Amino acid sequence: MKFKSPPVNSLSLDFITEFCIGLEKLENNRECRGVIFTSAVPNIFSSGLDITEMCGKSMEHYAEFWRAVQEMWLRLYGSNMVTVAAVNGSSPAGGCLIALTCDYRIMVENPKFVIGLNEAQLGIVAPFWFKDTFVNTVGHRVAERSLQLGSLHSASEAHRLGLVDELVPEVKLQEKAAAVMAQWLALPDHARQLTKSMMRKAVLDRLVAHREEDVQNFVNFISKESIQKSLRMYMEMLKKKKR
Ligand SMILES: CCCCCC/C=C\CC(=O)SCCNC(=O)CCNC(=O)[C@H](O)C(C)(C)COP(=O)(O)OP(=O)(O)OC[C@H]1O[C@@H](n2cnc3c(N)ncnc32)[C@H](O)[C@@H]1OP(=O)(O)O
Repeated sequence: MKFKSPPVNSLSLDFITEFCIGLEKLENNRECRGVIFTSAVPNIFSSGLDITEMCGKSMEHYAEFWRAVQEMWLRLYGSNMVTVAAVNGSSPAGGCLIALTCDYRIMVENPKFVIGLNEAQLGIVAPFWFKDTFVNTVGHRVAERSLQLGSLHSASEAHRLGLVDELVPEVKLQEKAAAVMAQWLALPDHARQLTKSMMRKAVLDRLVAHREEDVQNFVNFISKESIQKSLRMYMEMLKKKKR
């Protein structure tokens, strides 16, 4: 699945809806046993949640958007397929979550590319299921420090921390992703799928059990004037950076 929503593959409501429909089709196709996620936009895997979906909109819109974000994560983290992220560009916040939610992450070894859960830098707080996914990948200490500081890690640092599993030159990315996929698909599906489910069930169940509470928490938090102001300032900063 190739993300192609220029300029930065931000995760808008439309993007997320299309992602979920595409994933469901693949999940229901008995001939499809694995998916490689990558980007068709140069230098960007995904810039994370579309900030304009969280700024200046109604409470109803925030709730609809957040349910879609939850749905995307539930489907991808709970997928029976082998999922490989071929990270060919920067991947902050929600973009990093997509990579973390996969079974394996390969990143292009470009010193300009960054990845991480930088929510704290925007004055917002990554929800518990982002945190759980991060902890399950890199361990508690690395996740705690990285989340509190809202760190965006270079590709080599992300590799050292275990946030990505492998680094490759850009020209080798697709070949490497296909080789990893072949290795994972060589196992009997039922054994791999049951093991995956056993490893992820507690974290998935936790969101399912608290889904509406999590929506309300997001809506209350994001609609606070102080948070809206932080997000507006952040968008302004992104636009000024270009001038
Ligand atoms: C209980 C509360 C829970 C809240 C939980 C929230 C959870 C997750 C939060 C998120 O995912 S928030 C998104 C965080 N993302 C970022 O911080 C990344 C911001 N973007 C960048 O750093 C850079 O854009 C980039 C991705 C490194 C690319 O840099 P580049 O120089 O190539 O491009 P830009 O000129 O900066 O951007 C082009 C264009 O896109 C707009 N844009 C960038 N990112 C976003 C975004 N995430 N949402 C919406 N729009 C975005 C940027 O403003 C530019 O717009 P124009 O100026 O061209 O109009």
